[in-house]
Amino acid sequence: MENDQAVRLEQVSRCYASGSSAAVRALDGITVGFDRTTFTAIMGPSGSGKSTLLQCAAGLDRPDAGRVVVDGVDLGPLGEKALTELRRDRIGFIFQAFNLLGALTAEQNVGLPLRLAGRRPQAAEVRAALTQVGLGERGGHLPSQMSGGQQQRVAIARALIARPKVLFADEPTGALDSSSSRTVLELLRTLVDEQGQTTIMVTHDPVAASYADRVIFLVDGRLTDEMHRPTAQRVAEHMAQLESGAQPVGTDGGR
Ligand SMILES: Nc1ncnc2c1ncn2[C@@H]1O[C@H](COP(=O)(O)OP(=O)(O)OP(=O)(O)O)[C@@H](O)[C@H]1O
Repeated sequence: MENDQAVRLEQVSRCYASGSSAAVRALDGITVGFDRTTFTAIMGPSGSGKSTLLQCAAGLDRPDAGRVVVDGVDLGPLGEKALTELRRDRIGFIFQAFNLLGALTAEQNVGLPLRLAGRRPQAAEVRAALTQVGLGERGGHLPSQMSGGQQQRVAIARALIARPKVLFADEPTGALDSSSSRTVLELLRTLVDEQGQTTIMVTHDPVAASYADRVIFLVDGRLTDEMHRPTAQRVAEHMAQLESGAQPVGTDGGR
């Protein structure tokens, strides 16, 4: 079954030293798999370890213990160069703050990962990536000439240009109004449904989570529950229970 999983974490722990006080255990023995061609949302109270989980799963951070396997490759033994190449070739990442380069046009931003990989981006492939996110006519615009939602869609095109096996998204709608958020979330959903793009997204927003196939919930660095075919209302109710410290009900249970 492991081969059906684009990403797998086994007993992953990550501690951060915090000066004089005791170390923070951001992840505490997490075991979870992410099936290929599915869309998973990661939720949990502030400080529960969501971003740390995403960073470890994407090879941007290294766990202190446990194993992370991406597209069949165990990241543990990889040196920095091999890890960088794996991220470049198999992983796409989008952030809350878009992280586009302000001096470059949309087209130049989208072509950048190919340039960094030593390839000269073809105009047609860059145009195709922008068309895929509904911005085929905007290639010559600078980020400052685009709305937040449009900038995030450029960032998605940039993340997808190298055809990654997994797209990671850390609060991709956190800086957007509800209408732009909906456009971005519908785009992510379409990419999963029509292109089988495995997607893993951290979000605080129950509406955003409702676009996923599955929501996993973290509390204090541990996986507590998961919910399949989530609705915004069920997710919001479950989060309210987690945040109040009550015993949660109404999910599909653990794995
Ligand atoms: N670089 C770091 N150095 C020290 N502690 C860190 C670092 N990164 C995260 N932490 C701590 O690890 C824990 C988990 O942080 P993380 O950012 O993963 O949580 P989160 O669920 O994404 O939070 P939020 O919803 O507020 O973004 C927190 O207690 C945080 O303070």
